[in-house]
Amino acid sequence: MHQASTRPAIAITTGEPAGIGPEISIRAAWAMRAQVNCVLLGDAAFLALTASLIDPAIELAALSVQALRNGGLPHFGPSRIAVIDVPLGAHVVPGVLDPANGRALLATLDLALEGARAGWFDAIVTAPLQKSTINDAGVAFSGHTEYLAEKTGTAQVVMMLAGETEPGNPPLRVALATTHLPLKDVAAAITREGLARVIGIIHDDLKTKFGIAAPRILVTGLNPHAGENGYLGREEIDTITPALEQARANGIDARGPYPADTLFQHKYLIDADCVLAMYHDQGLPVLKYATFGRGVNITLGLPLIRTSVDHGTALDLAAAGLGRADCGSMEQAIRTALHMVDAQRASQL
Ligand SMILES: NC(=O)c1ccc[n+]([C@@H]2O[C@H](COP(=O)([O-])OP(=O)(O)OC[C@H]3O[C@@H](n4cnc5c(N)ncnc54)[C@H](O)[C@@H]3O)[C@@H](O)[C@H]2O)c1
Ligand SMILES: N[C@H](C(=O)O)[C@H](O)COP(=O)(O)O
Repeated sequence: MHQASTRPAIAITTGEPAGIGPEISIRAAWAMRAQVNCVLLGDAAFLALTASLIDPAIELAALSVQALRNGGLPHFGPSRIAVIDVPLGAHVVPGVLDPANGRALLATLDLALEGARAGWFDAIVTAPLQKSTINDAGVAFSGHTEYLAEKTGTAQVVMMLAGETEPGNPPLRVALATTHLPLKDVAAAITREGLARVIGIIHDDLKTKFGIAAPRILVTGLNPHAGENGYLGREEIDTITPALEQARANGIDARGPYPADTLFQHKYLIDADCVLAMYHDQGLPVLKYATFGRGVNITLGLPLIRTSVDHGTALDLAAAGLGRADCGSMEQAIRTALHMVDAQRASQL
């Protein structure tokens, strides 16, 4: 555990204000304040109101962006969590989306990136956004993953979710070859070179950000039964197998392609550090079924550490009032970011 004086600083973007993001951000930051300097990015008045309704004992400290730009992140003790005001455009009605707030939500991400680059923050943790609301606000947005890649000028990133199937079990990690795109576009998006790059990023980040010396990666096919020798699709033969050969030639322990429907068995997973699935709904339903509430979403390949929760905005819970949302995934996202900070520092020694 980190001592109070050496606690890493983590920026938490508090997410869609009509959803559960602000509540789980405050609860998790408050619960973990002894281990981590959490800085919440969002509308300060709205966060203060939410915090007072959760628990009047919660203490927030206001930080100004200008002060950070002038002098970096000031030291503040474990009795408070910090807030940087990023004002919303419109009044918040829990459970009701308002595109007038869309651009302010992106501004929290931009500020988190600025702070990570400037060294104010050791990592970024993001609460959920409603992707459609950002688009309704007039900004094309398919997810944090793609947004952070674009804003950091990173050509290729990888979405990976991880979680303990039972508390205390080793984590199941599932990475995706493609992220948020229509299913009809998936096959064309998977290329030999691209897939080899994805495998390389998983390998490198598991080493440097997770401390795994020789990562073992199991790769699924795209088609039913991994293409059934070409009778149910040729992507395994034409694309996935050559990409695996390329990765292995680079010294990476990557195996497959395996049929996705039977790969998720203990006897295979026990020998794996990560499963690489070809698309979102091939890999994530398995992971979320097995770990929902304990899972974490991690963006690999970025020049910074970013984690997030394994769930969305849960507008239904927000509309019903505070106290319904489970903040386990948010706490785990913060914990994972802390582990990654430590592992990355150790790999740089
Ligand atoms: N990290 C992110 O920004 C992120 C992640 C996933 C989904 N989303 C977005 O969230 C929006 C809503 O997505 P959805 O409805 O498919 O999924 P959702 O996760 O918001 O809700 C699915 C179900 O899970 C429940 N649930 C979610 N989080 C919970 C929690 N912390 N505690 C208890 N129950 C919880 C909800 O009540 C609902 O029944 C979409 O716009 C989606 O793109 C964002
Ligand atoms: N694909 C993620 C999930 O299902 O949990 C989620 O949509 C969040 O993605 P971003 O982190 O890219 O916003």
